[in-house]
Amino acid sequence: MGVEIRVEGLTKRFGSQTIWNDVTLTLPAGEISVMLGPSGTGKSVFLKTLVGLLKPDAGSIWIEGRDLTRLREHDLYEVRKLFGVLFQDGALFGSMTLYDNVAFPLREHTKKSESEIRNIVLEKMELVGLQGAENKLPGEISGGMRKRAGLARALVLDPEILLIDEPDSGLDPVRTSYINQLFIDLNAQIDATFLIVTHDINSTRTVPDNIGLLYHKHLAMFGPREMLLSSEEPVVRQFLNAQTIGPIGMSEEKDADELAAESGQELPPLPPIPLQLKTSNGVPRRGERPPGEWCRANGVTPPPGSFESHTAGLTGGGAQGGAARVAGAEADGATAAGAPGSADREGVLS
Ligand SMILES: Nc1ncnc2c1ncn2[C@@H]1O[C@H](COP(=O)(O)OP(=O)(O)OP(=O)(O)O)[C@@H](O)[C@H]1O
Repeated sequence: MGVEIRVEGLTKRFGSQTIWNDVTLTLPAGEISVMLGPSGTGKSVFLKTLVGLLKPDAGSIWIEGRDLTRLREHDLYEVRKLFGVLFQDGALFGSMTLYDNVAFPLREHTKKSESEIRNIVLEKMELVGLQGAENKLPGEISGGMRKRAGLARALVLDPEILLIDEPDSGLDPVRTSYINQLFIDLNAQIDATFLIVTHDINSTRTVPDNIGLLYHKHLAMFGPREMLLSSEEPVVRQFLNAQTIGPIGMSEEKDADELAAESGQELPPLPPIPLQLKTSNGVPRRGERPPGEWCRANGVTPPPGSFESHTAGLTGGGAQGGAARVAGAEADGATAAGAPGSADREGVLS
């Protein structure tokens, strides 16, 4: 399960403003990919374009042999059923209980009976660790719970593709760890293709199979996690290591004076590539690869200390790494999903 998405030469403009130009990448079926980029580079616009909410100005989006950008409204509606989308704030209806929020797509898009709906809603709420919270209103629960309720709603139509916009925004590091673990466990269970937009470097270093970076109106790089984490390409290196030295400035690109002022400054060594987060129950995901496989296959020597721990390995430069054990703790008063009874999870905290 899970389908491949092939993006070819995608360009998006709003009036005279080009958001990104000529984006080409393939999201492999069933794998987890993360899209990074400085604020305003169009990551959310990219998600909305993939799901057909925005129309690109050029290029194609191929899913199961169909180009989404050329579909008529009716066919697009059908293809959209392949997608589950989790927006930043969970996008819940404030006046509805969590149960009714999660049931909403089923009542809108299917002819299922209320008892069938009930089974599905309770199953998905359990999957994200929200059992028992069915009657709560969104305003009565924490941000982390709202995100998980949004996730349950994104899952009710059994999506082949899950698009997730900044799941960690507003979450503390422990809850970010829980939601990261939830993604890994969910990916193993439902086998969907995941695309996550995030700013969180520690999550980016430990969760996905693939990483992409949007920068300066184009896709700077997209590929396997180890490829980007070992990359010496200045923009990728600066962004993935959260450093101030490099071509990216406060207002996206540094000017010539700013770059000249940096000349001669030595870049800190690349930090070790951490181990990728594993499923709670130890069963490998379909997209999982042995640590170091990409580096070996491509003749790349990973930075010293790579693959020795889950530590993100970042020191200084604005991001702190560190392995932390989250033992038997409860997030938002509910167990993390998909891992009933898993009292011993590892996560990376920032
Ligand atoms: N519907 C729209 N009409 C016009 N401009 C838009 C529209 N939606 C987004 N934009 C513009 O597109 C650019 C990219 O926005 P987007 O929200 O995708 O960035 P982002 O990379 O997700 O940012 P952040 O990391 O801060 O969330 C911004 O300049 C924004 O103002």
